Amino acid sequence: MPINKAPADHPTFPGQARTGLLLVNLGTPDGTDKKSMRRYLKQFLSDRRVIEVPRLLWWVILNGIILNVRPKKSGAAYDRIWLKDDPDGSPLRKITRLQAEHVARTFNSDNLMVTYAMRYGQPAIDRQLQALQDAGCSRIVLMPLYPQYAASTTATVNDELYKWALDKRWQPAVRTVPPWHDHPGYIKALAASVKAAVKKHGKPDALVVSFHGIPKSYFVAGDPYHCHCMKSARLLKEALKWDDDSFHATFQSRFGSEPWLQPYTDISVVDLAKQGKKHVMVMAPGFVADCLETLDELDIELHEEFIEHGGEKFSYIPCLNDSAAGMKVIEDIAIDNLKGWVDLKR
Ligand SMILES: C=CC1=C(C)c2cc3[nH]c(cc4nc(cc5[nH]c(cc1n2)c(C)c5CCC(=O)O)C(CCC(=O)O)=C4C)c(C)c3C=C
Ligand SMILES: [Fe+2]
Ligand SMILES: [Fe+2]
Repeated sequence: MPINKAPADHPTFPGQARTGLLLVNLGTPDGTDKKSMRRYLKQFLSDRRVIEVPRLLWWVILNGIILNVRPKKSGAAYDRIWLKDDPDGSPLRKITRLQAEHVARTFNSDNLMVTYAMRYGQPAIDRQLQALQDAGCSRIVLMPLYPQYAASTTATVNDELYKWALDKRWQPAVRTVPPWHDHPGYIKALAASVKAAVKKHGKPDALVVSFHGIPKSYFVAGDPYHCHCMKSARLLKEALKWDDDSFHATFQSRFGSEPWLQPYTDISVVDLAKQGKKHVMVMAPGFVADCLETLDELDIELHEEFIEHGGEKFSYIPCLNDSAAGMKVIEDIAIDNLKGWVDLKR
């Protein structure tokens, strides 16, 4: 048989060698009702990368306590930020979809397919990877939307790709995007968002730069997350040229009873109010898109706490989202990671 002719019973594959770019963020429930919340929290909190507690003990705590109490409480919080007349519902899902659509429009190449997924909930990573492969993508660039690496965020997204590829006879070539906590374009975009907020709301007595926390034990076990957050914060402070007194890096969203990374955002903001600071500005540079943890925990709950303790003005700086500056960051990082596979210019 001639060597360039496949046997007749050989399966055919799409001829075009395309590249798929998959943007992935954390996830979101399908709705705010108890059943959807329970399904989402069960998937999320069963992830061993998120909860590093011995399995049997965690199974009892999760099924015996958390999944009976948390869905109602978290559902009420999601209700406060849910986009009621919007098919996306979740702000995080909507913004992630808009980011992916923006990247696809900017690059507009037949050789590149761009889509998005959620690590927990829908659209699921495996389904989106399969869709990319079915459309002829023999190369995949996976972009977890986290500037700072943590095992509980970046690694668990990467795991999903490796798990999906595990039973594939013909695996795509894959690249996973490294963290961009010190990327000059990212720091520049954050600094510009602070300057725009100062222009709009006036210079605050303090800027609180709040990152999602992780348990302190994960950091002690070797997670680079804390170092990445501290470096982002230092570079931002240098770009802004603000002094120590008016710039505070903190950690939010603790969950459970063990110590998490400190200083805690809520305690720091209450302390600032007690010290007589009247105007605080809060931003969350670890979140590429606004979500429950920013729109509710910061802009609603933390805001109320600050006022209750004597503060007068609380200004929340939105995440970079799908703003022109935010899209430039995502697209510049995508271009770097697509090099040699699809060579693009903005
Ligand atoms: C032990 C639990 C958790 C770890 C570790 C954790 C790390 C972590 N999470 C984010 C980003 C997000 N978390 C979000 C929600 C959320 N996080 C936890 C717990 C842990 N997170 C819970 C239980 C929840 C659900 C909400 C709740 O019930 O309070 C979100 C918001 C999702 C949305 O739909 O809006 C994001 C984003 C990071 C970056 C991180 C570690 C670095
Ligand atoms: Fe979280
Ligand atoms: Fe929270």
